[in-house]
Amino acid sequence: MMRILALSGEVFRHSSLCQGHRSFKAVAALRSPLEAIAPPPEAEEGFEAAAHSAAHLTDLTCPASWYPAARMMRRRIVAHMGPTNSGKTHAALSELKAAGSGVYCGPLRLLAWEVAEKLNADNVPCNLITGQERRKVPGARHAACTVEMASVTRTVEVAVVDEIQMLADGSRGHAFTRALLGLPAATLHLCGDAAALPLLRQLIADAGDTLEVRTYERLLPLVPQPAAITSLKTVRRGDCLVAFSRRDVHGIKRAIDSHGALKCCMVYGALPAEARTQQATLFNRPRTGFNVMAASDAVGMGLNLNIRRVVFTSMEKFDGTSFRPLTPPEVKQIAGRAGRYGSKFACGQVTCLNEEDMAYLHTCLAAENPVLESACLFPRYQQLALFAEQHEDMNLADAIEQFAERATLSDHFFFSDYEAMHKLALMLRHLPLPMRDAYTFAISPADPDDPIISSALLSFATAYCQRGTANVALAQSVPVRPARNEAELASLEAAYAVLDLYVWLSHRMEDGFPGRAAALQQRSAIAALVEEALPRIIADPEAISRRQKSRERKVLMETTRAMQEHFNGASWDRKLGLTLAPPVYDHVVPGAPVPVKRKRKKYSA
Ligand SMILES: Nc1ncnc2c1ncn2[C@@H]1O[C@H](COP(=O)(O)OP(=O)(O)OP(=O)(O)O)[C@@H](O)[C@H]1O
Repeated sequence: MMRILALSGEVFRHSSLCQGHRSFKAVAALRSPLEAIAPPPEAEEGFEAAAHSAAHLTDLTCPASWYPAARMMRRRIVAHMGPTNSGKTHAALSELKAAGSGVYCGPLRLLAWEVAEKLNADNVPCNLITGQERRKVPGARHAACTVEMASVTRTVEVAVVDEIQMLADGSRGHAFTRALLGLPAATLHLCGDAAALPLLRQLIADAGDTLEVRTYERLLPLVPQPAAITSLKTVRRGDCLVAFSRRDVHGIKRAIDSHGALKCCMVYGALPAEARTQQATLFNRPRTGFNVMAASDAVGMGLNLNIRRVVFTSMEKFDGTSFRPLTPPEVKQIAGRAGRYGSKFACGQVTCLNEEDMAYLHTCLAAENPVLESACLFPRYQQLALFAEQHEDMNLADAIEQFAERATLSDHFFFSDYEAMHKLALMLRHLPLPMRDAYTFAISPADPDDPIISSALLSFATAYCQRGTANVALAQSVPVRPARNEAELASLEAAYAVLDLYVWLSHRMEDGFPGRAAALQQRSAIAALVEEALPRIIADPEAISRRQKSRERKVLMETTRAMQEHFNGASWDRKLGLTLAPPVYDHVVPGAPVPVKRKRKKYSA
């Protein structure tokens, strides 16, 4: 079947954007979820296809021409450039609030939650749209969403894209590129690091929009410390200890809690979003008893935390294949969380746990962030589907691989990492799924390297393929009691992730995944179990007096109640869900492989 892409690169064929093609060959490893590749359903409207050659199908040299709504406007783009904690987002949000309609696009669900909450609290009705949530507010003309969910067809007065430097991120960057080129907003505010500015100038000029640049300095100074803390015994109130694995974050909490003088919260990527918010709230609020934070590098972006001092426990992280040193932009992004404007601290401080890391810390803090040279790009679903149609019996996995090999891009773009999506597509290729459904499963937020979540995805896809629907019972097997140790907490986190995946799928394949309400209720119940377990999971039970325990419980209840009032949404009804006696299950997913036991790093107080 031969069809043409009505919105192909033809429109811009002779513009500067179309010069300097290059073929893409190399594909780096991908670890983060590829939800980013999924355009929201409405994003594809108007994309009519007709006949063309395979070469045209893989021509990605003019991505600005993929977005007619934005191209019909002469957009005013305002770039707010500066380091972390410099008030960029605050300034852009003020303009968003004052507009008659608008959208905030953030890199994280928690940031979208925070902005929706802020706008609603300021009497600007604001919807919340993320991969897993659609929260409608009556009369809302504003929305806060994750960048992947941004509509490129709904025209608004003002749009904000936060952390725009992420357009150069290998795996999620294409969602930022899409928002930059495609948001139909009269004024588009871009907040991020100044290293992105030359690339933004180029892309904005090529798209025919105008650019205004505002630069920012940190609101409170960030002071690098001359010496390392050398021992966790010298940790102080307001410290945030940064580690690079869940296991190390737990180890740090265990060491600090066992020392007895301070109490430690935890934030890391695998924690349910609700639990992360709870931990941040306990840390930020005075008199909760929790005064130190152990966090993964997830802390670098997102939650606003009242951190006095950031302490790097290591200056290298595992990147999926080997340990590598943190890059200067990563170090600055994380360090910059110290000294939040409006907190009780006069400045932010940054140091390391180990003296031998100090020289590298200082080097990174003094280094200029390298200028970004190209933006991440991934074809739209229709392009991939048309490409596959031109080859007999081509499955999604092969289509992705061959498309990437043949794709031509201009010098300002690079082809997205697609390894995770490709792995999932390979896993599902034996199922007779229509291409569109296979694509949806492949871009789901399932980590292909996580045996529990990938086996859950396979069960869902198999049931969907065989019976047309996947029951939420497939996602069950949830332990009902609060976790008593780290291993039980890990199973709760995995159970949460499986239910989260079900909810994500239910928003895209409603008939096939009819159990969203039950999944939400169970997910909320698990989030509550995690929250209940977190404050005391590592602490030595003997060391906690009865009085301490009852005080902690009171604080926890007060915090949860305050958050329920704040959010006033379905996911905060979980305590109620718990009292409705959720079913008892033995393990997370039947037959799932047991995680390999790894050697533990010891943290001592
Ligand atoms: N003018 C202001 N008045 C009151 N609070 C402010 C003001 N500017 C910034 N803040 C507060 O300071 C904190 C940091 O601001 P903001 O999030 O805008 O910084 P940012 O530069 O966008 O940082 P990041 O890149 O880390 O998101 C926020 O809690 C914000 O509410």
